[in-house]
Amino acid sequence: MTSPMFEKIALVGIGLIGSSLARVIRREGLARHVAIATRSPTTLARAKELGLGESYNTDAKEAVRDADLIIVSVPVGSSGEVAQEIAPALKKGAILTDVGSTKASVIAQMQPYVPDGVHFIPGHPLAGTEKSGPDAGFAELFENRWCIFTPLPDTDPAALEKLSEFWRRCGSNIDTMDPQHHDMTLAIVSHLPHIIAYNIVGTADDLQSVTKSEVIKYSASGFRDFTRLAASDPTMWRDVCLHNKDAILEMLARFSEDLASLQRAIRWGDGEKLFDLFTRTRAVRRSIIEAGQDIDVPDFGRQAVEHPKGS
Ligand SMILES: NC(=O)C1=CN([C@@H]2O[C@H](COP(=O)(O)OP(=O)(O)OC[C@H]3O[C@@H](n4cnc5c(N)ncnc54)[C@H](O)[C@@H]3O)[C@@H](O)[C@H]2O)C=CC1
Ligand SMILES: O=C(O)C(=O)Cc1ccc(O)cc1
Repeated sequence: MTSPMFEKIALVGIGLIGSSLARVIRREGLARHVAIATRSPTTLARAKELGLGESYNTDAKEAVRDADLIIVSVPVGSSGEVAQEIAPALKKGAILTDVGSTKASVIAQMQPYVPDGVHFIPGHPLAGTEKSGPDAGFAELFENRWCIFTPLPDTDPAALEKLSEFWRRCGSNIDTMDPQHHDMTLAIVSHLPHIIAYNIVGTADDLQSVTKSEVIKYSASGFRDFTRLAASDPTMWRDVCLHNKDAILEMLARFSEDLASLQRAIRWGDGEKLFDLFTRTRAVRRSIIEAGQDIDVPDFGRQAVEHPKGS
């Protein structure tokens, strides 16, 4: 076996993303020691049962001691408190990264606590499912998916290259961009689809009191697709909404305008407008497929149960 990339990797947060990382690190032999930390003793005990690492701690400070790479995989609203907690124990020369779905807010929360000599490189793997918790992870999650870094102006190129190589070994393709651009882009391609799904399923659920069980009984595949997204973790998505507020509100404003225009076309029987829009959107789907980006959320880990709230 080739020598591991890192002596010790600390995973702070061991839910879907943290546990998928633990599994791929083990499969690829990327670290000699994986230290796992999570706040909830129940989740930590489960991670231990699953054998996801070499050491386990509810105290993140203990886990990150001597670690060469620290990956924070907690809901974005908890990034600041985690950074504050682990800061005193971070080793000089270590790489500190995260996987949060929003970037400007995570940087604002974490950067003030990062000690001199520690390389802080914010990151975001564009890979996930609607499941959460340590049972939901799987080693193949990151395969052929993008991992975006939003490096800070003074990021050490050698540290960035080392972290990029780590993610490539996890199966990902790498891109870099500035945090504001990341947040605006993700607002439209990821955050809005989830918000729209939460909204449509909520509306249907309200109607259900009128129509009894018809929403479930007759739910067609289009509606079912929305229910998958709307089953995503409430804590994680509450935090995404609160921490990418401006970009999401901007995209929602555009979305509402376009929806009003669609509503008008339906009201006034403007078939040409409807046909033109639907033709244009069909082409978008085709370009995604041609670009090889039509990866469905795989079935790995689908049997996993919903994760208890707050664990
Ligand atoms: N679920 C998804 O599809 C994706 C999620 N992300 C991002 O990854 C991060 C983690 O998400 P998931 O793994 O899906 O969530 P998850 O809910 O499965 O796991 C979160 C983990 O963080 C722990 N945790 C929460 N607060 C903590 C704290 N203060 N200190 C220590 N541990 C704490 C929980 O115990 C749990 O182990 C989030 O920031 C999310 O935005 C990024 C890409 C995809
Ligand atoms: O489940 C899905 O379809 C997703 O879109 C998963 C996802 C959720 C959040 C992210 O920041 C990245 C990927």
